[in-house]
Amino acid sequence: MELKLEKKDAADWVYRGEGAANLVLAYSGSSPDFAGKVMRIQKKAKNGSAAAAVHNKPVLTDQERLLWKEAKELVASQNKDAVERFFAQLVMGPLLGPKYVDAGVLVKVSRQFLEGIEEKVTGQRPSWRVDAAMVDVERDSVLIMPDHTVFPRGGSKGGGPCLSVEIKPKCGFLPSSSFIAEGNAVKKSASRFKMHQALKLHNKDISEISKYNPLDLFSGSKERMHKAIGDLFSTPQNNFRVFLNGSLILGGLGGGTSKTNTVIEQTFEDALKGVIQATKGSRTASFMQLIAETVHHSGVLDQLLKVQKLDHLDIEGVIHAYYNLVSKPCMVCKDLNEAKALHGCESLHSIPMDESLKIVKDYLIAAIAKDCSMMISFAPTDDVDVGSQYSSVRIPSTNQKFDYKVSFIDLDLKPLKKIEEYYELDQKIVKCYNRVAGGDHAKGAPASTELPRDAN
Ligand SMILES: O=P(O)(O)O[C@@H]1[C@@H](OP(=O)(O)O)[C@H](OP(=O)(O)O)[C@H](O)[C@H](OP(=O)(O)O)[C@H]1OP(=O)(O)O
Ligand SMILES: Nc1ncnc2c1ncn2[C@@H]1O[C@H](COP(=O)(O)OP(=O)(O)OP(=O)(O)O)[C@@H](O)[C@H]1O
Ligand SMILES: [Zn+2]
Repeated sequence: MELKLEKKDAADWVYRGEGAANLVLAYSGSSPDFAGKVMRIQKKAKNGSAAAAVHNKPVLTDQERLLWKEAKELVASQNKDAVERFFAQLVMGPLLGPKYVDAGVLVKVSRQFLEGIEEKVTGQRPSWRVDAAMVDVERDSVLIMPDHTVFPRGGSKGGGPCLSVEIKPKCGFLPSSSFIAEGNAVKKSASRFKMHQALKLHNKDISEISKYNPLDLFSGSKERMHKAIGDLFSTPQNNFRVFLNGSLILGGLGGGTSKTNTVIEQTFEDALKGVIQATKGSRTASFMQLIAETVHHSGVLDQLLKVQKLDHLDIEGVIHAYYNLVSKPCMVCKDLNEAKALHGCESLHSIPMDESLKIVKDYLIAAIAKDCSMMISFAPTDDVDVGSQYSSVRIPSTNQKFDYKVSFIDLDLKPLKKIEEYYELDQKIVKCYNRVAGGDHAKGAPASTELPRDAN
């Protein structure tokens, strides 16, 4: 008989976190079917068509069917959860490396189960997430996937501690497309993350600028990676979380968080007792070495960067191919003056449809690679343990050895219609950065008086 979760089963699932689009719960019951698994439930926006347009997952449009036609099971799927699952498995898995992607399985649920979950978790969710969206109780299935805060040990090693980090690295390169307008040239020298921070601060979405620089993390240099980990630790926002045996020990559950103060630092240091040996009295220092060493050793970010770089033309080029694809007049060229037209953008309107399709498809894949997260789970191990199926690293200063496993999460398909929003957000980010960081701010004007507060 097909498994279906009912109202009573909601008691076995505990809130683990959420993003803009999904709620994630960990299993706490005793069924072997779900041990070591999490459940990912799609949310629906509470109000306003704008939020719904952004966050509700797509029922594929005709153009989206064309874009993803090679993934046959994906375009044949009627249900959003199945679309997401096939997309992660068939499109993103081969690009990022199948061993890093587990798309999960679909399990049927009753409406009463979803209502039970909604009721149970509301009090634990960040209030701004509660205001924005709720469990979509209309769905009839959810995704069950491995819990990456649990190390998938077998045999005698079961039961030991599992340390796990989650990193949302964001975009790791500077664009160089010739379609970037002269007035936006700053994009070629300042990272998107840094510029977006200025807009987020201006809009009061964050309370301070992150120290983190994605270009350090993706640099391939161990020193710069180490610096990036230290900066993520100081200002985690929604880019860094640490779990010990499934419990959050650093970062914000369900969203971002403000900077790490000395109390948090001490609590974190204490939590690492019994898991990680200290370097000159500091377990946190050993921890940072461990993460930098592992990210470097795995090479996984090199692969992620390649996928991010499928965005060859930048949104300023892609937007024209998008209008070709949806057969609408180009809203950008409409506003271009002669100087900008000479820039070559209009040439993009005479390319064959196949080329427009490829440009847009690659851009959407890159957008997912710029927004996904990476989870690394660690289990302390020793030299006696030979022939492990997992890779291992040593902390340079203590020589302590850990098995590790890397996984990507949040590889959801981005809706085609989001391309117009990407263009608008890009313009907003550059405008804000040019004014606040480069212009008026440098001359001493208050940063917050120039731009109206806006959604990011
Ligand atoms: O546009 P960005 O770079 O701000 O990314 C959005 C993320 O914001 P961030 O800046 O990482 O805090 C945003 O994350 P938060 O909600 O801020 O945690 C989402 O990941 C959003 O994706 P989607 O709408 O759920 O498909 C992300 O939207 P996409 O642009 O990736 O579609
Ligand atoms: N397989 C997993 N194992 C452990 N924790 C997970 C797993 N998948 C998700 N999580 C936790 O749940 C949180 C939300 O998941 P996810 O990023 O998939 O949500 P989302 O709504 O799709 O995000 P976004 O805002 O980027 O669209 C993650 O930040 C992570 O902490
Ligand atoms: Zn155009």
